[in-house]
Amino acid sequence: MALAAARRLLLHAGSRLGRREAVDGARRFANKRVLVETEGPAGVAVMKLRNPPVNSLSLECLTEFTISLEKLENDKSIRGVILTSECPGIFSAGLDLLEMYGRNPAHYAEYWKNVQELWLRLYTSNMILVSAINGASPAGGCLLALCCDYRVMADNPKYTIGLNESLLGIVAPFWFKDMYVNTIGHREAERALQLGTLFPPAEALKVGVVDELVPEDKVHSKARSVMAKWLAIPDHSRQLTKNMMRKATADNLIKQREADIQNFTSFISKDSIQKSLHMYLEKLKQKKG
Ligand SMILES: CC/C=C\CC/C=C/CC(=O)SCCNC(=O)CCNC(=O)[C@H](O)C(C)(C)COP(=O)(O)OP(=O)(O)OC[C@H]1O[C@@H](n2cnc3c(N)ncnc32)[C@H](O)[C@@H]1OP(=O)(O)O
Repeated sequence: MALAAARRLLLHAGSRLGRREAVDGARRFANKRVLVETEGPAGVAVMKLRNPPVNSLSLECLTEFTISLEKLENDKSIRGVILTSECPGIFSAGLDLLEMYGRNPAHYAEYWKNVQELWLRLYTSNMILVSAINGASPAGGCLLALCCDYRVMADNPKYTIGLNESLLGIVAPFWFKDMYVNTIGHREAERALQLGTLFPPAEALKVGVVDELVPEDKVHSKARSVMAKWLAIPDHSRQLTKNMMRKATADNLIKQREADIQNFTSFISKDSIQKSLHMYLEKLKQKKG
């Protein structure tokens, strides 16, 4: 209930801000954790995640992200979105572990519903989505990138990308897996999911997790030039083609959303899984020394 009210407020506040800043030509609207800048005639918006320190996808962040996408989707002048991060060195650390640890089943269910919602909206978007991956991108961070039509990644060996859930003692849900298989093929996905592989850029390119590597300072300009190429295709044929390619994967979740929420809730509530998450969080803390 509280979240629905927050959502209404955000939509309203966002549209007021959007109107005010349209006076300058380039429009922008911002929530606390997501900044969206649209740049006039080209019909392209740049969406920046800014949930420091690591752009973890907290419930608030997911909600703001979903609302921002919804607004762009409803703005017929926007044809493409570049998804990137404002946090230095991090694209997104994925789902917020603190939303999945030490909470109650109702919270897990609410959180997962919102994860599903963002995924469905991103994966089935009619807009052209290009990710400018300017930092580490584990698990849910990789998921965001995989939803895009094209992935440009900074060629910095410190950054890795992949679905590493098994390293946390958890299991990637079937729809994460489906999208991985669609992107890199069954054999590679099978191996990478079991090992929880986080690919450095060169390997990510080789296996097909990303489409292109560029020097870090060129990620944004490359994403723009990729976008220009995709914008040259008529929307209706591109959209129908995208829908044809993605519908079965999206429908697979749509038809069992409630069961997937229940499955997540009971899995994540298990003592053994909570213990694994606790150990992983401790490991993250200790890393700092
Ligand atoms: C049936 C289905 C069941 C379950 C499916 C559930 C699916 C889950 C998918 C996910 O997305 S799970 C999340 C997976 N994410 C990760 O494994 C990433 C973990 N983080 C890192 O590896 C690193 O933090 C980083 C490479 C992203 C960044 O490294 P660095 O710049 O060195 O920062 P720190 O490690 O010092 O982290 C700063 C701060 O942030 C906290 N943090 C990091 N990641 C998360 C996260 N995903 N959620 C919440 N918080 C996170 C970290 O603990 C530090 O907190 P402090 O309080 O110690 O400052």
